[in-house]
Amino acid sequence: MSPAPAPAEPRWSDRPGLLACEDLVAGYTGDIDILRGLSVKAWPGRISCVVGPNGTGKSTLLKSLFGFLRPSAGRVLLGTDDITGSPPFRMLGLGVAYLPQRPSLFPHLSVEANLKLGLWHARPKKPVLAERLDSAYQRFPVIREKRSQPAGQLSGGQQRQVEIARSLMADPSVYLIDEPTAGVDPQTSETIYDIVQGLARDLSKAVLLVDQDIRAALAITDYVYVVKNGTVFSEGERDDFGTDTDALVARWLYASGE
Ligand SMILES: Nc1ncnc2c1ncn2[C@@H]1O[C@H](COP(=O)(O)OP(=O)(O)OP(=O)(O)O)[C@@H](O)[C@H]1O
Repeated sequence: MSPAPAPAEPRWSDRPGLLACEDLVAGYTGDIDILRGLSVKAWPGRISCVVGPNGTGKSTLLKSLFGFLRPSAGRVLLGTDDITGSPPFRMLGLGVAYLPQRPSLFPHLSVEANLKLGLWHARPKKPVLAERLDSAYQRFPVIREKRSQPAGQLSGGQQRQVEIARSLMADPSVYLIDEPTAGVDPQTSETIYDIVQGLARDLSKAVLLVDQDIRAALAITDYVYVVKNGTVFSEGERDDFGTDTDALVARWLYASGE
């Protein structure tokens, strides 16, 4: 008798995410919903990417997940905990980091002072702080060189690296990343995508990435959500598309109505 076939691995979409939102509804004013029942997941060690036309609610999704906007319906789950509506200042303590589209450093403070702010909420002892700083400098050598300079004097790409290093100080388990290479030159973009990829592959972070640079983002993505009008228009594992980035781009264009 031939052995029974091994049970099929569950598809990622069927597995619980470390961070997930279900049927999220949110907006900036009471009368207009930007998110209209949106559900996405992020899994440890993997990158989920949200793509879609301009103004469709991608940044609004990240803001709602991080607590800047309170959803009017739906829920946000971290593991099995319902964290819907938790304010931003609690999110880092819960292990969720948010890298917004616009630079969020304090430009007049030194790079090192900015890094230390990544751990202020934990009131760390000096040796812990020193150890985290050292590991940030090992991961981002260019930052070590510039640690005494005002952060605002660094290039856009270097500032992005400081932001990521600052977030790593708290060792979060989930990353919400909004267009990490907006306004950055192509070579620096490549470095930043490598770093984002490293967050998932080397550090097992669950990454939810929002990106306009669809081809570059798809190159590092595991799972894709195409969003249109505040809801998921189509979704699928990146591998399902093989190397056919064009098929995904076509879906995105279709969602855009182009
Ligand atoms: N602070 C705000 N107050 C009111 N409306 C807003 C605010 N921020 C965004 N919006 C509106 O919400 C909608 C969705 O914006 P959002 O930034 O989430 O889109 P997006 O998909 O991230 O677009 P893009 O790719 O251009 O960044 C847009 O119509 C936008 O004008």
